[in-house]
Amino acid sequence: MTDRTTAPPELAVTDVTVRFAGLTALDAVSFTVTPGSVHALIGPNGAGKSTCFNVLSGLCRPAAGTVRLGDADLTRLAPHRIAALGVARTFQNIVTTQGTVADNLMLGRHALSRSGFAASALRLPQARREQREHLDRAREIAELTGLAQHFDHPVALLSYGDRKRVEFARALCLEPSVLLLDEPVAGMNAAERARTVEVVHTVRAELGLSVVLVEHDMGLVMRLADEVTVLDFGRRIAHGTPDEVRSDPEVLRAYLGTGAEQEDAA
Ligand SMILES: Nc1ncnc2c1ncn2[C@@H]1O[C@H](COP(=O)(O)OP(=O)(O)OP(=O)(O)O)[C@@H](O)[C@H]1O
Repeated sequence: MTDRTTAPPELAVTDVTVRFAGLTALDAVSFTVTPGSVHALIGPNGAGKSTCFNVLSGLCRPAAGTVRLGDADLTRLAPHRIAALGVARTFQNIVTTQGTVADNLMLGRHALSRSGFAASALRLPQARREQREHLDRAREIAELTGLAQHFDHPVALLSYGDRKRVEFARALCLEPSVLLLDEPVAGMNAAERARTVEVVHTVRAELGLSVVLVEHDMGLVMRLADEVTVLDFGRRIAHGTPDEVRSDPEVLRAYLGTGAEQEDAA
């Protein structure tokens, strides 16, 4: 299990540039995620937020720039290597539709298994013990994310909000030091959104990890984030606390006044 007594390493994004044919989706973007903080990436549609997440999780290779987690250089590593180094992510759309909550969380534990395939298949004592430990930890994570009562239920029978939280819990099962949450409340009703905010607060306090968040719900960003980086047309146009960013003239211009309306609606 991950040692929770040490602070997570700093995630540093430096001068990252991504181009798609003639379009510069990210233009020398830099920001640093303070260990243990919640860092939001915001910006209007097409600003480059998803591209940035794809770089952080290894799905997109930048043309220039670096991504470092503590001493480790993550730039251009394959997604599974980045996950193994402690960066886990969720996706905007739910990918989980099969199996029970326990099955899905155990999939998240798979990458941490030390016993080989043969030992697991033969159910050797060491493999059985390891399996039990992983199941115990999966249950703890289900409790932390408010899914304990559904642990043995099929995911397909859960509400939309609970299924989104299964994705979240599965990412946590990797014992990450940095969790990337891609629009964690998209499509949720007000009660589900409030519950998700609560769960992010709990997880961060209990596990001490850093969270990077892409989210269109400005009310949620303002409630959750310690720091905010604002992108527009692939460039970083502002950075600071939620209060600093919400009054920044360039941010207001980029959102053409829609930021305030979205927050009121949240
Ligand atoms: N695979 C791709 N090929 C070509 N262009 C792409 C690709 N992925 C993204 N883009 C373009 O890069 C720019 C940034 O897109 P991105 O999806 O990162 O923005 P975003 O801020 O996440 O937007 P949204 O809030 O709408 O999800 C956009 O102009 C988009 O059309």
